[in-house]
Amino acid sequence: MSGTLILVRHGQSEWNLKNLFTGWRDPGLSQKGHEEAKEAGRRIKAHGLKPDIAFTSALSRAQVTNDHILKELGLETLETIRDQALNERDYGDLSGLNKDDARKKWGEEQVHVWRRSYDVPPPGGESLKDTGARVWPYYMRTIQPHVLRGETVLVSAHGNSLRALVMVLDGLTGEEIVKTEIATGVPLVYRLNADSTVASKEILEG
Ligand SMILES: O=C(O)[C@@H](CO)OP(=O)(O)O
Repeated sequence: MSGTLILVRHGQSEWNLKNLFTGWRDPGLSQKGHEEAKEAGRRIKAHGLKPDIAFTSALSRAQVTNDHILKELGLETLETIRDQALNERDYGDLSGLNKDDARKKWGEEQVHVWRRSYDVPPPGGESLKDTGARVWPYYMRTIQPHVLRGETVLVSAHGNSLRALVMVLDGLTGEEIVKTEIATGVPLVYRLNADSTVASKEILEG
């Protein structure tokens, strides 16, 4: 057995609440989102987990979630590496549009394909496959070595950048991962074997 990887999707954002496509836009957390992030920290603490290093994206909703978690753990000064490789999938021309308005304009089915197909990108944006093509190499090069050294690593990121990671860690197909929803503020705890395969996965729900 080697180390532990804790994945957390940021708490609800102002734009999740307003039902807007967000992608690389940078809204803050909603009041509920702040609470969810603190709760994620409390659950990590209750499980006796103590990160040695943290990673987050270049977007404030993930960074603030990371800050809340570290504060709950009493680890405010822990080294945190920010990188846009962990950003949400780029929603391109849909960014900032209301999801219901988009359905009225382009139809339910087309919008569903843009949101949840594996390899069809929204206009001017990234598919989940494109997102994985930047998230996975970053994980392999920069995050995984810490886990394999036996460290506990916290990653606060986004619905689709985490889907891209979970797909490979859980060995899911493109079809399976797009049906998998990652809840805001619910930590996913992976213990890795020394050969980097997954020894166990625990979802820290309620
Ligand atoms: O708007 C977004 O960037 C994402 C995540 O909130 O939405 P979706 O549920 O379509 O992946």
